[in-house]
Amino acid sequence: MSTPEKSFPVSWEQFHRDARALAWRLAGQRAEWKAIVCITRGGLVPAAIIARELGTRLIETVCIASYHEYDTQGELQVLKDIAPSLREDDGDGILIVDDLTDTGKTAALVRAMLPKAHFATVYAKPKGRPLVDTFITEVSQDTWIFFPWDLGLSFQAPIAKGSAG
Ligand SMILES: O=P(O)(O)OC[C@H]1O[C@H](OP(=O)(O)OP(=O)(O)O)[C@H](O)[C@@H]1O
Ligand code: HPA
Ligand SMILES: [Mg+2]
Repeated sequence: MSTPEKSFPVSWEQFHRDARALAWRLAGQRAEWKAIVCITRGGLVPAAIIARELGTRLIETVCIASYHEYDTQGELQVLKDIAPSLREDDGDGILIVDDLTDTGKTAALVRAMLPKAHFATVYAKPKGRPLVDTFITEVSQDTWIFFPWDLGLSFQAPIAKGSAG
C-alpha cells in the first residue's frame, strides 16, 4: 500500500456517535442477532458499543493481524479462530463487526468463514466497501483513519506556520 496522502482523525466522541449510528442501522435490519463476532483488535471497540445498544450478550472474537508497521499491510495471520458452535448455519444471524474495511482483505477472509453472516464496519474505503453489508462513513482510499485509541493530545503548529491541519 502506498502511504496515504490524507488523514482523518477521529475523536472518542465522534467514534461513539458513528458506532451508535451503525447500531441504529443494524437494529432496523433484524430484531435480534444471535451473536457478535468482532475482528480484533479494532473491532473490539465498536462491538462493545453495538452490543450495548442491541442487547447482545454473546460476543466472540476472531483475531487477525495484518498491518504490522502502521500503514503497511503484510500477510494476514489468523491468531484465533471462531468457535465451531458459532460457525453452524454458515453464520446465519451472526453479526461481524470491525472498525473499518480498507483493502477488503480482512473482510474477505472472515466472510469466507461465515458466508451468511452480516458484516458491519463503522468506516469503509472504496476497495473494501463491496465486502461489507452496512457501514456509516466512506473515506477515500488515499486517506488514513486515525482512531482515538491511537491518538494523544499534542501541540499543533499554527496554520500560518505551515501546519496542514
Ligand atoms: O481491509 P483491510 O486492508 O484488510 O484492513 C482492515 C483491517 O486492518 C485493521 O486491522 P489490523 O490488521 O491493523 O489489526 P488491529 O485491528 O489489531 O489494529 C483494521 O482494524 C481492519 O481489521
Ligand atoms: O485507515 C486506517 N486506519 C487505521 N487502521 C487501518 N488499517 C487499515 N487501514 C487503516
Ligand atoms: Mg483490525
